[in-house]
Amino acid sequence: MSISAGTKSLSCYRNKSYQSCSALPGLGQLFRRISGQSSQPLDLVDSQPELLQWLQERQYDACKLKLVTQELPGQGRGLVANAAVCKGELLLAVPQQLIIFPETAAAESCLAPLLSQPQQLSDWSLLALFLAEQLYLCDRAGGSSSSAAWAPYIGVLPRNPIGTVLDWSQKDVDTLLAGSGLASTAAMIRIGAQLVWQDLQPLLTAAKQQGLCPADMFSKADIYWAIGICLSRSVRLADRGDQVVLVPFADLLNHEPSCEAYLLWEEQQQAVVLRPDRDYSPGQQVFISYGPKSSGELLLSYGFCPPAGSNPHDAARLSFSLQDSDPWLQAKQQALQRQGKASSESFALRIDGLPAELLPSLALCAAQPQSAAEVEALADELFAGRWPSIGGVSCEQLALEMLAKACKAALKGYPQQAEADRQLAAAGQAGGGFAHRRELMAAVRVRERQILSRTEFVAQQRIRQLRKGA
Ligand SMILES: C[S@@+](CC[C@H](N)C(=O)[O-])C[C@H]1O[C@@H](n2cnc3c(N)ncnc32)[C@H](O)[C@@H]1O
Repeated sequence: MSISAGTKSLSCYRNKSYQSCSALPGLGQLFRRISGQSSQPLDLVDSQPELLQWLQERQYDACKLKLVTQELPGQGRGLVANAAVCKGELLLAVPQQLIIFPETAAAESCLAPLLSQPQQLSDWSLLALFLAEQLYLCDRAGGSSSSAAWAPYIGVLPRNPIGTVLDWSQKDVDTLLAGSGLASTAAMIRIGAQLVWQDLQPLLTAAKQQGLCPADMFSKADIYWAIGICLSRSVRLADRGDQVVLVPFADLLNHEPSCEAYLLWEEQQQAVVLRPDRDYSPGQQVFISYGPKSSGELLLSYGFCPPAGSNPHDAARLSFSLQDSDPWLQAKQQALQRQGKASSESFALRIDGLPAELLPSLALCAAQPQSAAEVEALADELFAGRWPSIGGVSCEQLALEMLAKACKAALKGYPQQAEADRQLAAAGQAGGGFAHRRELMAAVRVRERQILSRTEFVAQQRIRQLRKGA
């Protein structure tokens, strides 16, 4: 059911959901670990002593930690080991009382009287409300930051611009993401932010009418700042019902694409913990993973892009939908629904493989069986990993032809020239704002083009084999 079916060198799975097409010479080198480590030990004086003091006041003995906060070139602050750290040890355990859960946010809000059923709002809305209120208390309430219980935490959060796609103008989005599959990711993030803002509107109006908060608290700019903070710093706790939380101090950890250490909830510790995936020496920056995100996704959600070639999760997104003109549209929609799939899907192609579901979905799109009953049977076969033939042509070939065509169209769809992007990506000079984003997006497009070209090449190779009856 894939590019690689029947071709030994292309057939092993890299992980459960991606199918390998690792034949491109030299690409393994792209995945060498980029440590980002300096050989020189760093100056280990903590750069955020107020934060440490506050953690201690909240019964968290941060002094016993083997981590200090440091300014790191191009990364803002990060956490650096000040003693030897062993893989797997309990390096960090941020206790419950320091974590901002959605229910903490609701209980501590000045709008608490209106939040008797906090589940009426999403986790993001509650956290955004909390952050915007704390920001107001810190920055606006007569300059007296002490009135905000969380002031030392709010004090270390970046102010605008944070760097996520929420800071971009619509013109920047349209210009920088034209032709890239990331345009739909950016649209989803921006729509998500709008939904949070809309979600909060009735509550904010009621709160102001009832005099629960000053009229200038919860401005749109502050709520959007808060959403940007959630986007770039919140943690989803899989072991606590997927709750989205803010974890002070732990949110100073930076991301490294090949890292496999995550912030996790540990029931036994009643804390969000970090167990590193490697040893660290004193002076080395300790990393976590923000998830298997492509460089483009990192740019949109976090405002940075890892160095070229260092991110094994780099991807080019392609979207496919069933055609309205397809005579079996309804039958295919139903068949996909039965398989738990939508009739319009976006897939992330990687340089080393395809999402396992991509080719069966494309085959179902492309195939023209004789009856609705055949459509259903075909979907069952395809999603069970088999390649039946329709009209003497293997469904694998149909899927690959569609894939190759889509890659070709995507490559042609970029308004920017490939060479201009390569030069811009290599320049690395822009200091910030639009110029910086333009360079980073050029680097992202360079990688997207590599992935699309390679996928098209491998697909064409396999199509030739299939046509020869291999
Ligand atoms: C969870 S915060 C980490 C702490 C942050 N560096 C700070 O100074 O507050 C996420 C932000 O850190 C920065 N960041 C994280 N990993 C990075 C990396 N590998 N390279 C550059 N910036 C990074 C980005 O600005 C991102 O939005």
